[in-house]
Amino acid sequence: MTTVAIIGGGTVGGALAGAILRGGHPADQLIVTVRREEHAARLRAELACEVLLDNAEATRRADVVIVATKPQDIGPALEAAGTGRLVVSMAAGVTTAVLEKRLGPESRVVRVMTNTGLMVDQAMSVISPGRHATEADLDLAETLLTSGGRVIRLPEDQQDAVSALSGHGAAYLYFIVEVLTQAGVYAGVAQPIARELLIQTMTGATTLLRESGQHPVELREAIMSRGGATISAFREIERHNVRDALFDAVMAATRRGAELSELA
Ligand SMILES: NC(=O)C1=CN([C@@H]2O[C@H](COP(=O)(O)OP(=O)(O)OC[C@H]3O[C@@H](n4cnc5c(N)ncnc54)[C@H](O)[C@@H]3O)[C@@H](O)[C@H]2O)C=CC1
Ligand SMILES: O=C(O)[C@@H]1CCC=N1
Repeated sequence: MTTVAIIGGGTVGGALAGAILRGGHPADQLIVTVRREEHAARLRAELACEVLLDNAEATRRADVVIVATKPQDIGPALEAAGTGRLVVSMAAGVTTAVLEKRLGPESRVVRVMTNTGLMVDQAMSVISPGRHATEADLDLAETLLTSGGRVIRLPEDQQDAVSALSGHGAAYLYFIVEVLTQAGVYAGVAQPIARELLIQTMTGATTLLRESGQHPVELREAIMSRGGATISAFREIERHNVRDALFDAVMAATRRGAELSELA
């Protein structure tokens, strides 16, 4: 088996550790690191694995180092990762070229964009190899991430757009649920009922989207009756330029992804 060190047991690192353990990875071959003892104690209670404050000790014992700090905190984590072992970076925007430059020539790196679906084993993770990563390195990254959901491989030049779609895509949905719940309450439905109506509707809609293979426009048109309520709703959505807002949001996030590499 492979000993894995996750540097940065925050939202993503902690969720990935949980998913890896649920996937059957032996607990004695997973080490998570954080910066503060209170955080370590909390994580030890949540995860049945070792949680350390000492990155050097964790990486010394590891075959693969997963870096799950914010992009601007990646420096010390990469320093601790040292040379000779596979480094998997979860950091948004940070390119494999930057990682390789920091880690040294011939370093084996895999760049990942995942999402918080890791917490319920429903993540979408996208992996891209650096120049020296082997097929076995990609397989290992894919196996670890598959514990937390689906994994696909894409060329690295798509990673900033991936971040804008699946990396934080759930935030778009949470915002839509937030606004629709509020509107539902205004229209007279109790808050918990409005929430349940929306969650079940989204679950059904995404399941149908996947299982039918149909284009979203076709599925939407099937809902929109002639002279009905849905068309009245969409007249407002188009009038308020929601289409442009979402399109521009994805463009802005993609551009910001490219800027994040400069923070590393
Ligand atoms: N939150 C999200 O939905 C997503 C985040 N990401 C990426 O994942 C990475 C982590 O993001 P989050 O988990 O949201 O951040 P976070 O702030 O929740 O977690 C980062 C953790 O790393 C710890 N840390 C920082 N420097 C450290 C060091 N030198 N040694 C040990 N621990 C250290 C921090 O104390 C913190 O607990 C980021 O690079 C982000 O771009 C990617 C996809 C989705
Ligand atoms: O906001 C961010 O930069 C990260 C990337 C995807 C989700 N969170």
